[in-house]
Amino acid sequence: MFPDSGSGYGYEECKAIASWLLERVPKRPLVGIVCGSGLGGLADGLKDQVTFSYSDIPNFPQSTVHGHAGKLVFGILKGKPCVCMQGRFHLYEGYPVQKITQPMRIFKLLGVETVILTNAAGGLNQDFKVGDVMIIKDHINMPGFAGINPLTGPNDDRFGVRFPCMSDAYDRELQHMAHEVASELGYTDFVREGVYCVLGGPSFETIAECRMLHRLGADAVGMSTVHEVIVARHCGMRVFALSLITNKAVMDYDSQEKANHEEVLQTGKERSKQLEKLVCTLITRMEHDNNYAH
Ligand SMILES: O=P(O)(O)O[C@H]1O[C@H](CO)[C@@H](O)[C@H]1O
Ligand SMILES: Nc1nc2[nH]cnc2c(=O)[nH]1
Repeated sequence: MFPDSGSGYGYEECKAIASWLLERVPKRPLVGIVCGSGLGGLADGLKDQVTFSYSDIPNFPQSTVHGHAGKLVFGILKGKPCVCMQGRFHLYEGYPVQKITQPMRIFKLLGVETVILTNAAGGLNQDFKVGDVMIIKDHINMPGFAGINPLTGPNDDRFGVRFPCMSDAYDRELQHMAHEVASELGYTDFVREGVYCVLGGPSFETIAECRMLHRLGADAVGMSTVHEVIVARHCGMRVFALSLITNKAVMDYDSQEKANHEEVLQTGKERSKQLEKLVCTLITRMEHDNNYAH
């Protein structure tokens, strides 16, 4: 009944990967982190690291994008057990949308309660500057309009309900806390909030597409995150997400600017330390139930 039979991403397959990992780490993680393009340094702050290459984890997908190292790092951040994906998967890499989001279900089975996602994105909001960090308050799932949704197919009630609510996808308390942390750290000049729109990629947007997305209410555009958020929320994890505005979306036919992945990675490098500090401070303040404590 469920897509377990050889699909590579059903319940039993997720459980097998989670069990394989749990046999090799000392503690169940409470926080799961997904690092965006060029933002893999977030894992460096973890103590007592246990690291796996994706290629060594049975049936785990492989990273194919520059700036995504392809490593799963377990470790402790100020007493909180965490797991960090240095490298995520995107639709344009050719994986089914269910496979690119499988790590969220593995996180859940590992014991993760809160997922923090970061990404690199193009700024559509004309008030945004390159280097701004946008707290994501909502999303537009553009591939979803064409039927590309990770929850397509038979629903497995062991993960969640058939029709999950998405109006509360991004935890409001964590957003509020992130603004407070940003203020305390003196980051208010570059920390914003807004709506993230996902497209399939890998081509960047045309000028007409950027103008359209802006009019539809999107503040930033990218090729990730939303699918992971849908799956994380479906299985009941709390979600917080940030976009680093790595480039301004080109909205003007007179502009000579051209979106490119090198600029994306360079901006990541320049702002990464502050983004890491923001996320780490937020994690140390979060409360957890720790249902799986052992
Ligand atoms: O969303 P992340 O993984 O940060 O990556 C972003 O950067 C890449 C384009 O430069 C695309 O993959 C886009 O989605
Ligand atoms: N789609 C898209 N993804 C990005 N990732 C980083 N910058 C961009 C961008 O301008 N557009």
